[in-house]
Amino acid sequence: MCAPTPNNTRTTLAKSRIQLPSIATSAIENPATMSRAENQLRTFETLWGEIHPHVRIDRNLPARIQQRLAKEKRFGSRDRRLYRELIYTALRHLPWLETQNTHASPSFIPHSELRISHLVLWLASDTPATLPLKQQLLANFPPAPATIAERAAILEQQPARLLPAWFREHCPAAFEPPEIDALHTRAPLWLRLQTDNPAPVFAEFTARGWTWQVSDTLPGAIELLAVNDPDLTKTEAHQRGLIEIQDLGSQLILPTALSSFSPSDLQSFSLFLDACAGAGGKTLQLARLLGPAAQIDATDPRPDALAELKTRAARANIKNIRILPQPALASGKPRSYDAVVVDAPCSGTGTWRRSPHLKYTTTEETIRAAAARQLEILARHAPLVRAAGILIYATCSLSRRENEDVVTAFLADPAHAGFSLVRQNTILPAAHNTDGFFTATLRRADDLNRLKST
Ligand SMILES: C[S@@+](CC[C@H](N)C(=O)[O-])C[C@H]1O[C@@H](n2cnc3c(N)ncnc32)[C@H](O)[C@@H]1O
Repeated sequence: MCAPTPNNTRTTLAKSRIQLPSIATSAIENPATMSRAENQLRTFETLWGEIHPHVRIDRNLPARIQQRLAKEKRFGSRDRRLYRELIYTALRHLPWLETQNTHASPSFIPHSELRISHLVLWLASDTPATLPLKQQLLANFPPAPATIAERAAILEQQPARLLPAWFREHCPAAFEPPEIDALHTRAPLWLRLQTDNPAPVFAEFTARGWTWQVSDTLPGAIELLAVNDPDLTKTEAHQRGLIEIQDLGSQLILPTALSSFSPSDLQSFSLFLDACAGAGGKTLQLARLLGPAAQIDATDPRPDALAELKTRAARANIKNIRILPQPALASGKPRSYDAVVVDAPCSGTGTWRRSPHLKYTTTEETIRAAAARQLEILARHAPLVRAAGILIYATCSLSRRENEDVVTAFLADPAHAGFSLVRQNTILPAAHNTDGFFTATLRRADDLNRLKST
C-alpha cells in the first residue's frame, strides 16, 4: 500500500542512526495466525488504499472518511477511532510517506518487512486507540521523538516538505520549527464553558473518569485530556448548554479583538452584528462576553447553520441573540451597529493539523479567490458600522494574503476612508497549542460628516 507513484521522488535511505526494526514476518505469511493488532494494521492499509487516491481532489475528504468508516458495520467505536487516527496521521505526513522508500536500503532495516503503515503507527500520537497497537507491533522501535525535526532526521526527510512550498511566502513563520511541530500535532479538544458555575460540568467529567485542565491563557477555556474522542453531545453538560466545543484559538479571537477597549468603552457597544455567524460559535461566545444587556444580530447565507445556532442558543438559554435571514438584512432598512463581526469564510490554512487534507487541495488560486471574497464581504458590511463603531475581521487562515493584505486593501479604498486600524494579530498555533487565526479591529471615525466633506 502507498507505494511511491512513478511521479514521486524516491529518496534513498542511507543507514540511519536509529534503526526501525520490522515486525516478525511469520504472522504475515500465515493470516490464520495473524494477531488482532496485525489484522487492524492491515485493515488500515486497505482503508488508506481506498482514501489515498482522493486526497488531492476531494476538499470534502473528512466526509468521505466518515462515510467509509460508518459503512463498515463490523467496526466498533474503538476501531473507528483507531482508523481515523491513523488516516489523519497519514494525511499530516503524506509528503514523507509518498517518498519514503522502505525497500531501497536493506541496511536501513535489515531483513525487514517494514511497511509504510508501521511508520504511520510510529508517527501517530499515543492515544487509547493507538497505544495497544504500538505496544504489540512497534515493541522494538525507538519511541518517535517529539519534534518534526528529530523525526525528519531519523527518516532522512525534510521538515519543510510537509507544507506546500508556495505557502512559505504567505506565512514564513509556519516553516519555523515550533510552528511546523504545532501544525503536525493531533489537535487537542478544547471546550468553552458557557456557565459561571462549572461545578456540575466538572462533577460529570469526574464521574466519567475524564481529566481536564483549565487554560491559563483564557478563563473559561478547558482542555479535555487523555480522552479518546468522546461524544460530548451525549453529556448532560452539553445537553444543558453548559459547554461548547471550540478551539482555544477561536475562543481567543473576540477577547483579542476587543482588548484595546476599556470596560466602559465596551459598555457603549450594545448592538452587535455577527455577519458570518454560521452555526454561531462566536455569536454564543459574544453573548456571554457582552452580557444580557447587549443585543446580537446573527446572520449567514446558510439557513441550516442558522437553525443550528437557534438550537444552541435555546439549549444555553441565551435570549439576546436575534437571527436574521440574510435577504431580510440586504433588503431591509440598513441598521447601524456598534460593532460588526466578519468572521469570514477562508482557505482554512490555520486548521491544517485538524484538516490536513486541505494542505493538498489548497492552492495559491484558492487563496486569491478567498481574499477577493473576504474584501467584498468586509466592504458590504462596512456601511452598517455606526460612527465611532468597530468592524472586527477574523479568519482561520495563516496566509497574509487573506489577512493583513485584505485589511490593507480595505483601508486603501477611498470608500473606507473613515476607518482606521486599531490592532491586528495573528494567533500562531505554537503560541498556545491552537489552530491558527487572524484578527483585525478597525474603528470608524466618530464624525462621518466631517470625513465625507474632506
Ligand atoms: C468561518 S465560518 C464562520 C464561523 C462562525 N462565525 C463560528 O464561529 O462558528 C464563515 C461563514 O461565512 C459564511 N459565508 C460564506 N459566504 C458568505 C458571504 N458572502 N457573506 C457572509 N457570510 C458568508 C459561511 O456560510 C460560514 O458560515
